[in-house]
Amino acid sequence: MSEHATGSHDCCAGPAPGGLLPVEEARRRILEQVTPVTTVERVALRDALGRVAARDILSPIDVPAHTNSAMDGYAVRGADLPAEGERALRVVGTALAGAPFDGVVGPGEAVRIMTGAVMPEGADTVVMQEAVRREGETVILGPGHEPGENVRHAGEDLARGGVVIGAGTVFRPAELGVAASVGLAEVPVLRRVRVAFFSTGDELRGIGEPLGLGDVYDSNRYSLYGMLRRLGVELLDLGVIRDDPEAMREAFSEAAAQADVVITSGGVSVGEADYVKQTLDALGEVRMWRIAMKPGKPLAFGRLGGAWFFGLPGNPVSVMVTFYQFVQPALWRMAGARVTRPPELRVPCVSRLRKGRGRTEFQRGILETDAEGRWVVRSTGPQGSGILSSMAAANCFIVLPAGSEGVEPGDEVTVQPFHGLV
Ligand SMILES: Nc1nc2c(c(=O)[nH]1)N[C@H]1C(S)=C(S)[C@@H](COP(=O)(O)OP(=O)(O)OC[C@H]3O[C@@H](n4cnc5c(N)ncnc54)[C@H](O)[C@@H]3O)O[C@H]1N2
Ligand code: MOO
Ligand SMILES: [Mg+2]
Repeated sequence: MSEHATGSHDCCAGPAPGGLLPVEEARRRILEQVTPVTTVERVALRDALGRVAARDILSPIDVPAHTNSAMDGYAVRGADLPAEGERALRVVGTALAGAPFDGVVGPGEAVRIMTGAVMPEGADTVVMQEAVRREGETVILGPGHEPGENVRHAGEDLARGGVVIGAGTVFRPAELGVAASVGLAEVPVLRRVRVAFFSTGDELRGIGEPLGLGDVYDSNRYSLYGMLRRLGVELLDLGVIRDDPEAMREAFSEAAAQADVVITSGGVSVGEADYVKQTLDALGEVRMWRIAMKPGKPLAFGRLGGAWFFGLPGNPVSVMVTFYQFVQPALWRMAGARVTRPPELRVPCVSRLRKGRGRTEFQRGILETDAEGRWVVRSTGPQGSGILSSMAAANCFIVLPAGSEGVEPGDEVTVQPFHGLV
């Protein structure tokens, strides 16, 4: 591995050139400022999918509620298990899941029992049926069984009064199942974060419109919609705003009045029609502008009335990269969820990657296994900020630290798999 490919964390790399803020520092500052919503809603359990638990949720019952069998077989007393030779026990009844045996298993007796059936009184052990011989009304056991085997104890999964879902947990399928297993029909969740978003640019046309010279279809509003939809936020699509300061001021004010977060794309750089930053400056406060990253350098973050503002750079790849690195963690923090760094792996890179010094690059990669079954990453190809097909081809970001000057085939690199990120 060559020296320039080591480490992905810019926080220790010292100040970036040209007054650009290092990526980790920018993420830290944003996460420090945004705060979680506080309004609590009670929702039907299925509607909690993707929502955030508003407080610790306690179990009203033990799970399992009753001590029960883990196997189809025979419930017996541990004291009746033969240490050697065989022992015949009299079968005195049957216990099924949902139909318990209501007697007592006495010495020398057994109850035919099925998986999930309540353990009958007196019995403490289940011998699975493959290990015994049934002869009429008796069951014959051999040696080699342990007292207490194949029994699931009341409360061994979840204890009554214990926390089943902690505050700040996102309800995934497992949490829906866990909540259902303790009988919760409704759960307390935090309200959704409201996000208004729009595109800026005179060149933008809607799908279905003809393209004139220099026009482009407004793709950012579609990728943004997809990324936001996945997060389960409440969406307010404000369409396309022309490169006109007055129109932009109106759109900004309208958006800030209705949303917790306002996201724009385009017009945030230094061109003559780039009005986003000056509008934010006039109506609110620019708290951060220009990050030492590629793509995504001119990202603007600030305050707009009562809302947080993210001005994403217009290039289509820049929109997606800055969203995943900054907006997504901020939205999770605002939603009340615990936010962790995106998972990263170190794997060999099989492509040669070109890179200039100074900015952390988020190149698009394909993480796959090679002929020997090892995980490796390769480049999707050309890495221009306008090449959106590189995002569609990718399944991970290859994160190249600011100080890196490129990667030779075989060098180890840091990747952020999209799984878990997007
Ligand atoms: N002199 C400099 N020029 C530029 C700099 C710089 O530092 N100095 N930074 C470059 C970088 S890096 C980026 S990124 C872009 C960011 O530009 P803006 O945020 O001002 O975005 P626009 O100029 O409005 O558009 C850039 C590009 O993206 C296309 N675009 C915009 N919106 C959409 C959309 N909704 N759907 C599809 N494509 C969109 C637009 O047509 C432009 O081609 O600035 C560099 N310049
Ligand atoms: O930072 Mo820009 O997003 O490279 O093209
Ligand atoms: Mg521009």
